[in-house]
Amino acid sequence: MTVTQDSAPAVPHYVPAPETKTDLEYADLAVVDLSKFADPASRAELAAIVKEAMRTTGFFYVINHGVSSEQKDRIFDIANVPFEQVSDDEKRKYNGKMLETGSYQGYKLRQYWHVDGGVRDQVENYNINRIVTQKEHPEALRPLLPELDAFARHNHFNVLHPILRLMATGLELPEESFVNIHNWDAVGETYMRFMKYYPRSEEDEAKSNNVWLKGHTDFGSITVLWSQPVAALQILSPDGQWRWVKHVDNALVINAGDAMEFLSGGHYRATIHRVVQPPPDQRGQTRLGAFYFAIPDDAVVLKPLADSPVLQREGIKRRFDDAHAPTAEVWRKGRTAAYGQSNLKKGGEKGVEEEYINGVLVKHYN
Ligand SMILES: O=C(O)CCC(=O)C(=O)O
Ligand SMILES: [Fe+2]
Repeated sequence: MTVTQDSAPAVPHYVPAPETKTDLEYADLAVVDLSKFADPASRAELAAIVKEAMRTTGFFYVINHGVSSEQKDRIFDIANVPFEQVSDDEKRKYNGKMLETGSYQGYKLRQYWHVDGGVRDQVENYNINRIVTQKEHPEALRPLLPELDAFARHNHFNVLHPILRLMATGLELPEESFVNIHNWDAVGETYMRFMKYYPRSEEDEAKSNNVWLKGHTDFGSITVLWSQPVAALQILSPDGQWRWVKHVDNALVINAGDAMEFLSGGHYRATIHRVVQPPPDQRGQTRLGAFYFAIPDDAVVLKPLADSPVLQREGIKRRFDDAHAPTAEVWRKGRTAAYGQSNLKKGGEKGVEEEYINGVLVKHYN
């Protein structure tokens, strides 16, 4: 990243909980070493790894993405600012208007989402569009805008775009096929999120079966999660088991969302994941996250890229007719407004609830 820490404003240091020593059943996830991206032969190998991961677990790690461990620690210090350095009054002033606008910018304060059994969430989010000047921010964040801009650009150009190139190659499409619909300058909502989970009462834990964030698919194309030490994220494996995602220092945890599943004709799965109470040795502590949520440019119609020889050979899993395919804008607004607010109906499978967004079935898992 371009901003050096020498010139950066002082920010209190966030100390995360130490790594868990509990023996958990972890998901076995592939590792994509981005330092190998420049070499054409190794790049082809990476594309094969990504393709396999996307068709099985739907998650993989990225390492050697160009940010040092110290720079990563600074990102988490900054991630904590919107929660620790901003008063409740000011937080309310910058509250997001998800329900009214379908846009996810500003705070999502605690208790906004319904989880399960009448229990509401204990998670605060602060979301920032990649164009950091698009909206005003709380005072404490303003001196940090150059670093937030550098963080967004790093995610976009050094992480998202290389991954999208590997994913296009995996479908035997021209390498820029996905990059061309994830423009930095186009109208669209690709954004950063900082997210802080607070410990919950025993009563809430019991009523919601220790689920902190209901099982869901992300609605965009690619999610970049900056790995952090508090174990709580689980993914639903193809065999129907929930498995934990293991922390890898300074790695990124990558998964695909609905938009990528639609564009790839089902070849790249939007994997269901959830957040649960951490293991006993990490309880009673906060859990701070940093993310980059990529969504295709607003105008992109989310129908399968049928030029792909892979889709032609192996078929397309359709969620809707091409004629009814939503644009990225319609899809993200529909899902953003509904998330945690809509009245979910009991679905056919056990523990699954359902809703329709723009005529497309969306499932939520407890
Ligand atoms: O906190 C996490 O580890 C995952 C959060 C998540 O899945 C989301 O915000 O979509
Ligand atoms: Fe998610």
